[in-house]
Amino acid sequence: MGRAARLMKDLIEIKGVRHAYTTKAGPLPVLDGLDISVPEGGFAAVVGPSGCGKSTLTKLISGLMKPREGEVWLGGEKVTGPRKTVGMAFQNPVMLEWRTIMQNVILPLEIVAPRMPQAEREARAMELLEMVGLKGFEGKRPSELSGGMRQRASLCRALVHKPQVLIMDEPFGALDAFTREDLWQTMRELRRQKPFTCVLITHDLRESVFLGDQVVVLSGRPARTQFVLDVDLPEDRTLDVLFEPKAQDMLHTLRNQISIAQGRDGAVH
Ligand SMILES: Nc1ncnc2c1ncn2[C@@H]1O[C@H](COP(=O)(O)OP(=O)(O)OP(=O)(O)O)[C@@H](O)[C@H]1O
Repeated sequence: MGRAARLMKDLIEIKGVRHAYTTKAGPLPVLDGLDISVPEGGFAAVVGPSGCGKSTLTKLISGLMKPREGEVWLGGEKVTGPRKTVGMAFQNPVMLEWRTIMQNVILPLEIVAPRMPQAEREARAMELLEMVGLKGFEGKRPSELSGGMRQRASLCRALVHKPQVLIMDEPFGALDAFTREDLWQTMRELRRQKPFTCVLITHDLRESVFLGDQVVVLSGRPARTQFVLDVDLPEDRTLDVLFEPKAQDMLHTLRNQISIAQGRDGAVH
Protein backbone atom coordinates (compact mmCIF):
# COMPACT_ATOMS: atom_id res chain seq x y z
CA MET A 1 0.00 0.00 0.00
CA GLY A 2 1.09 3.60 -0.60
CA ARG A 3 2.74 5.69 2.11
CA ALA A 4 -0.29 7.97 2.60
CA ALA A 5 -2.69 5.03 2.72
CA ARG A 6 -0.52 3.22 5.28
CA LEU A 7 -1.12 5.98 7.79
CA MET A 8 -4.89 5.85 7.56
CA LYS A 9 -7.51 3.58 9.10
CA ASP A 10 -9.06 0.72 7.19
CA LEU A 11 -12.17 1.81 5.30
CA ILE A 12 -13.06 -1.65 4.03
CA GLU A 13 -12.66 -4.67 6.29
CA ILE A 14 -13.57 -8.14 5.11
CA LYS A 15 -13.22 -10.58 7.95
CA GLY A 16 -13.46 -14.35 7.66
CA VAL A 17 -16.05 -14.19 4.88
CA ARG A 18 -17.51 -17.48 3.69
CA HIS A 19 -20.23 -17.82 1.12
CA ALA A 20 -22.01 -20.58 -0.77
CA TYR A 21 -24.71 -20.36 -3.42
CA THR A 22 -27.74 -22.61 -3.26
CA THR A 23 -27.95 -24.63 -6.44
CA LYS A 24 -30.10 -27.57 -7.56
CA ALA A 25 -27.09 -29.83 -7.00
CA GLY A 26 -26.70 -28.53 -3.42
CA PRO A 27 -24.63 -25.73 -1.89
CA LEU A 28 -21.81 -24.41 -4.06
CA PRO A 29 -19.07 -23.04 -1.77
CA VAL A 30 -17.59 -19.95 -3.45
CA LEU A 31 -15.72 -18.04 -0.76
CA ASP A 32 -13.98 -19.86 2.05
CA GLY A 33 -12.16 -17.52 4.38
CA LEU A 34 -11.64 -14.13 2.86
CA ASP A 35 -9.72 -11.47 4.76
CA ILE A 36 -9.03 -8.16 3.01
CA SER A 37 -8.38 -4.72 4.50
CA VAL A 38 -8.27 -1.56 2.42
CA PRO A 39 -7.22 1.68 4.11
CA GLU A 40 -9.02 4.92 3.39
CA GLY A 41 -7.70 6.20 0.07
CA GLY A 42 -6.17 2.79 -0.70
CA PHE A 43 -6.49 0.76 -3.87
CA ALA A 44 -6.84 -3.03 -3.70
CA ALA A 45 -6.60 -4.94 -6.95
CA VAL A 46 -8.05 -8.45 -6.66
CA VAL A 47 -6.87 -11.21 -8.99
CA GLY A 48 -7.61 -14.92 -9.04
CA PRO A 49 -8.48 -17.84 -11.30
CA SER A 50 -11.60 -17.63 -13.44
CA GLY A 51 -14.78 -18.41 -11.52
CA CYS A 52 -13.14 -18.27 -8.09
CA GLY A 53 -15.67 -15.79 -6.68
CA LYS A 54 -14.35 -12.32 -7.51
CA SER A 55 -17.69 -10.92 -8.68
CA THR A 56 -19.33 -12.43 -5.61
CA LEU A 57 -16.88 -10.41 -3.52
CA THR A 58 -18.01 -7.14 -5.20
CA LYS A 59 -21.64 -7.96 -4.37
CA LEU A 60 -20.73 -8.56 -0.74
CA ILE A 61 -18.83 -5.27 -0.41
CA SER A 62 -21.61 -3.28 -2.05
CA GLY A 63 -24.20 -4.91 0.20
CA LEU A 64 -26.13 -6.49 -2.67
CA MET A 65 -25.60 -9.86 -0.95
CA LYS A 66 -24.90 -10.97 2.61
CA PRO A 67 -22.16 -13.50 3.36
CA ARG A 68 -23.22 -16.75 5.04
CA GLU A 69 -20.39 -16.29 7.52
CA GLY A 70 -18.02 -13.51 8.42
CA GLU A 71 -18.40 -9.76 8.21
CA VAL A 72 -17.93 -6.90 5.79
CA TRP A 73 -17.34 -3.45 7.30
CA LEU A 74 -17.37 -0.16 5.46
CA GLY A 75 -16.29 3.03 7.18
CA GLY A 76 -16.72 1.51 10.64
CA GLU A 77 -20.25 0.17 9.93
CA LYS A 78 -21.20 -3.41 9.28
CA VAL A 79 -22.64 -3.83 5.78
CA THR A 80 -26.17 -5.24 5.97
CA GLY A 81 -27.69 -3.90 2.74
CA PRO A 82 -27.00 -1.76 -0.34
CA ARG A 83 -25.12 1.49 0.32
CA LYS A 84 -25.42 4.88 -1.33
CA THR A 85 -21.76 5.48 -0.52
CA VAL A 86 -20.56 2.89 -3.03
CA GLY A 87 -19.97 3.53 -6.73
CA MET A 88 -19.73 0.66 -9.21
CA ALA A 89 -18.26 0.23 -12.69
CA PHE A 90 -18.47 -2.93 -14.78
CA GLN A 91 -16.93 -4.40 -17.92
CA ASN A 92 -19.89 -3.40 -20.09
CA PRO A 93 -20.97 0.09 -19.14
CA VAL A 94 -24.74 0.08 -19.45
CA MET A 95 -25.65 3.53 -20.72
CA LEU A 96 -29.20 4.61 -21.46
CA GLU A 97 -29.31 5.42 -25.18
CA TRP A 98 -32.26 7.82 -24.84
CA ARG A 99 -30.20 9.99 -22.50
CA THR A 100 -27.21 12.15 -23.39
CA ILE A 101 -23.82 11.43 -21.82
CA MET A 102 -24.46 14.26 -19.33
CA GLN A 103 -27.87 12.81 -18.44
CA ASN A 104 -26.32 9.37 -18.00
CA VAL A 105 -23.55 10.68 -15.76
CA ILE A 106 -25.91 12.55 -13.41
CA LEU A 107 -28.22 9.55 -13.02
CA PRO A 108 -26.86 8.46 -9.58
CA LEU A 109 -27.43 12.00 -8.25
CA GLU A 110 -31.08 11.84 -9.30
CA ILE A 111 -31.36 8.77 -7.07
CA VAL A 112 -29.17 9.60 -4.06
CA ALA A 113 -29.58 13.42 -4.05
CA PRO A 114 -33.06 14.10 -5.46
CA ARG A 115 -33.12 17.62 -4.04
CA MET A 116 -29.79 18.72 -5.52
CA PRO A 117 -30.32 21.53 -8.07
CA GLN A 118 -29.86 20.44 -11.67
CA ALA A 119 -27.15 23.07 -12.25
CA GLU A 120 -25.10 21.62 -9.37
CA ARG A 121 -25.51 18.09 -10.69
CA GLU A 122 -24.36 19.16 -14.13
CA ALA A 123 -21.42 21.13 -12.74
CA ARG A 124 -20.20 18.06 -10.85
CA ALA A 125 -20.61 15.86 -13.91
CA MET A 126 -18.86 18.41 -16.14
CA GLU A 127 -15.85 18.58 -13.82
CA LEU A 128 -15.44 14.80 -14.04
CA LEU A 129 -16.06 14.69 -17.80
CA GLU A 130 -13.32 17.28 -18.25
CA MET A 131 -10.94 15.29 -16.06
CA VAL A 132 -11.38 12.17 -18.21
CA GLY A 133 -11.07 14.10 -21.49
CA LEU A 134 -14.74 14.05 -22.51
CA LYS A 135 -15.39 17.79 -22.54
CA GLY A 136 -17.50 18.55 -25.60
CA PHE A 137 -19.13 15.10 -25.65
CA GLU A 138 -21.66 15.75 -22.89
CA GLY A 139 -24.51 16.27 -25.38
CA LYS A 140 -23.80 13.10 -27.39
CA ARG A 141 -25.68 9.82 -27.15
CA PRO A 142 -23.80 6.76 -25.85
CA SER A 143 -23.77 5.09 -29.30
CA GLU A 144 -21.87 8.10 -30.70
CA LEU A 145 -18.89 7.34 -28.42
CA SER A 146 -16.18 4.68 -28.74
CA GLY A 147 -15.99 1.84 -26.20
CA GLY A 148 -13.15 3.57 -24.36
CA MET A 149 -15.07 6.85 -24.23
CA ARG A 150 -18.16 5.08 -22.91
CA GLN A 151 -16.04 3.49 -20.19
CA ARG A 152 -14.66 6.94 -19.28
CA ALA A 153 -18.22 8.25 -19.03
CA SER A 154 -19.15 5.26 -16.91
CA LEU A 155 -16.28 6.07 -14.51
CA CYS A 156 -17.68 9.62 -14.20
CA ARG A 157 -21.12 8.18 -13.47
CA ALA A 158 -19.67 5.87 -10.82
CA LEU A 159 -17.93 8.81 -9.11
CA VAL A 160 -20.44 11.65 -9.52
CA HIS A 161 -22.12 11.11 -6.13
CA LYS A 162 -18.69 11.14 -4.42
CA PRO A 163 -18.85 7.56 -3.16
CA GLN A 164 -16.63 6.49 -0.26
CA VAL A 165 -15.69 3.42 -2.25
CA LEU A 166 -15.46 2.65 -5.95
CA ILE A 167 -15.86 -1.00 -6.85
CA MET A 168 -14.83 -1.99 -10.35
CA ASP A 169 -15.40 -5.41 -11.87
CA GLU A 170 -13.18 -5.87 -14.95
CA PRO A 171 -13.94 -2.32 -16.16
CA PHE A 172 -11.22 -2.30 -18.83
CA GLY A 173 -11.47 -5.96 -19.86
CA ALA A 174 -13.28 -5.35 -23.13
CA LEU A 175 -10.98 -2.56 -24.36
CA ASP A 176 -7.98 -2.83 -26.69
CA ALA A 177 -4.54 -2.73 -25.04
CA PHE A 178 -3.76 0.93 -25.84
CA THR A 179 -7.15 2.26 -24.76
CA ARG A 180 -6.84 0.20 -21.60
CA GLU A 181 -3.47 1.72 -20.75
CA ASP A 182 -4.86 5.21 -21.40
CA LEU A 183 -7.65 4.49 -18.95
CA TRP A 184 -5.20 3.21 -16.32
CA GLN A 185 -3.52 6.59 -16.46
CA THR A 186 -6.86 8.37 -16.30
CA MET A 187 -7.73 6.32 -13.21
CA ARG A 188 -4.52 7.34 -11.45
CA GLU A 189 -5.11 10.98 -12.39
CA LEU A 190 -8.70 10.87 -11.10
CA ARG A 191 -7.51 9.49 -7.77
CA ARG A 192 -4.72 12.04 -7.56
CA GLN A 193 -7.17 14.90 -8.03
CA LYS A 194 -10.05 13.49 -5.97
CA PRO A 195 -8.87 10.63 -3.74
CA PHE A 196 -11.24 7.71 -3.20
CA THR A 197 -10.90 4.14 -1.97
CA CYS A 198 -11.03 1.49 -4.64
CA VAL A 199 -11.44 -2.25 -5.12
CA LEU A 200 -10.69 -3.46 -8.63
CA ILE A 201 -11.36 -6.96 -9.91
CA THR A 202 -9.10 -7.77 -12.82
CA HIS A 203 -7.54 -10.59 -14.82
CA ASP A 204 -4.67 -8.34 -15.92
CA LEU A 205 -1.62 -8.57 -13.66
CA ARG A 206 0.04 -5.47 -15.20
CA GLU A 207 -3.14 -3.54 -14.50
CA SER A 208 -3.16 -4.77 -10.91
CA VAL A 209 0.42 -3.60 -10.33
CA PHE A 210 0.02 -0.28 -12.12
CA LEU A 211 -3.21 0.69 -10.38
CA GLY A 212 -3.09 -1.08 -7.05
CA ASP A 213 -1.20 -0.33 -3.91
CA GLN A 214 -1.96 -3.86 -2.85
CA VAL A 215 -2.72 -6.87 -5.01
CA VAL A 216 -4.82 -9.57 -3.37
CA VAL A 217 -4.52 -13.02 -4.95
CA LEU A 218 -7.49 -15.30 -4.36
CA SER A 219 -7.12 -19.07 -4.46
CA GLY A 220 -9.24 -21.24 -6.75
CA ARG A 221 -12.87 -21.81 -5.76
CA PRO A 222 -13.84 -21.81 -2.94
CA ALA A 223 -11.60 -18.76 -2.70
CA ARG A 224 -9.60 -17.65 0.26
CA THR A 225 -7.05 -14.87 0.53
CA GLN A 226 -3.97 -16.68 -0.74
CA PHE A 227 -1.42 -13.90 -1.00
CA VAL A 228 -1.21 -10.12 -0.64
CA LEU A 229 1.43 -8.14 -2.53
CA ASP A 230 2.38 -4.70 -1.29
CA VAL A 231 2.98 -2.63 -4.44
CA ASP A 232 5.86 -0.50 -3.29
CA LEU A 233 6.14 1.70 -6.40
CA PRO A 234 6.09 5.52 -6.57
CA GLU A 235 2.68 7.19 -6.20
CA ASP A 236 3.31 9.25 -9.33
CA ARG A 237 4.14 6.19 -11.44
CA THR A 238 3.91 6.24 -15.23
CA LEU A 239 3.54 3.24 -17.53
CA ASP A 240 7.34 3.03 -17.82
CA VAL A 241 7.45 1.72 -14.26
CA LEU A 242 6.08 -1.60 -15.54
CA PHE A 243 9.32 -2.21 -17.44
CA GLU A 244 11.51 -1.70 -14.38
CA PRO A 245 13.00 -4.73 -12.58
CA LYS A 246 11.02 -4.10 -9.39
CA ALA A 247 7.69 -4.24 -11.23
CA GLN A 248 8.87 -7.21 -13.31
CA ASP A 249 9.68 -9.08 -10.08
CA MET A 250 6.21 -8.31 -8.76
CA LEU A 251 4.59 -9.56 -11.97
CA HIS A 252 6.66 -12.73 -11.76
CA THR A 253 5.60 -13.30 -8.14
CA LEU A 254 1.96 -12.74 -9.02
CA ARG A 255 2.16 -15.08 -12.01
CA ASN A 256 3.50 -17.80 -9.72
CA GLN A 257 0.77 -17.16 -7.20
CA ILE A 258 -1.89 -17.47 -9.92
CA SER A 259 -0.34 -20.79 -10.98
CA ILE A 260 -0.60 -22.00 -7.39
CA ALA A 261 -4.20 -20.73 -7.23
CA GLN A 262 -4.96 -22.68 -10.40
CA GLY A 263 -3.70 -25.79 -8.67
CA ARG A 264 -0.47 -26.00 -10.63
CA ASP A 265 2.99 -26.36 -9.22
CA GLY A 266 3.92 -22.73 -8.79
CA ALA A 267 6.22 -22.61 -11.78
CA VAL A 268 5.62 -20.10 -14.54
CA HIS A 269 3.71 -21.64 -17.44
N1 LIG B 1 -26.45 -16.55 -8.15
C1 LIG B 1 -25.69 -17.64 -8.29
N2 LIG B 1 -26.19 -18.86 -8.07
C2 LIG B 1 -25.43 -19.97 -8.19
N3 LIG B 1 -24.11 -19.96 -8.54
C3 LIG B 1 -23.57 -18.77 -8.77
C4 LIG B 1 -24.31 -17.55 -8.68
N4 LIG B 1 -23.48 -16.52 -8.97
C5 LIG B 1 -22.28 -17.07 -9.24
N5 LIG B 1 -22.33 -18.41 -9.13
C6 LIG B 1 -21.19 -19.34 -9.30
O1 LIG B 1 -20.25 -19.00 -8.32
C7 LIG B 1 -18.91 -19.11 -8.84
C8 LIG B 1 -18.18 -17.81 -8.64
O2 LIG B 1 -18.79 -16.81 -9.46
P1 LIG B 1 -18.17 -15.35 -9.61
O3 LIG B 1 -18.92 -14.67 -10.71
O4 LIG B 1 -18.15 -14.69 -8.29
O5 LIG B 1 -16.68 -15.68 -10.07
P2 LIG B 1 -15.56 -14.78 -10.78
O6 LIG B 1 -14.29 -15.08 -10.09
O7 LIG B 1 -16.01 -13.35 -10.79
O8 LIG B 1 -15.58 -15.35 -12.25
P3 LIG B 1 -14.81 -14.81 -13.57
O9 LIG B 1 -13.36 -14.73 -13.23
O10 LIG B 1 -15.08 -15.88 -14.58
O11 LIG B 1 -15.43 -13.49 -13.90
C9 LIG B 1 -19.06 -19.54 -10.29
O12 LIG B 1 -18.87 -20.94 -10.34
C10 LIG B 1 -20.49 -19.18 -10.64
O13 LIG B 1 -21.01 -20.08 -11.60
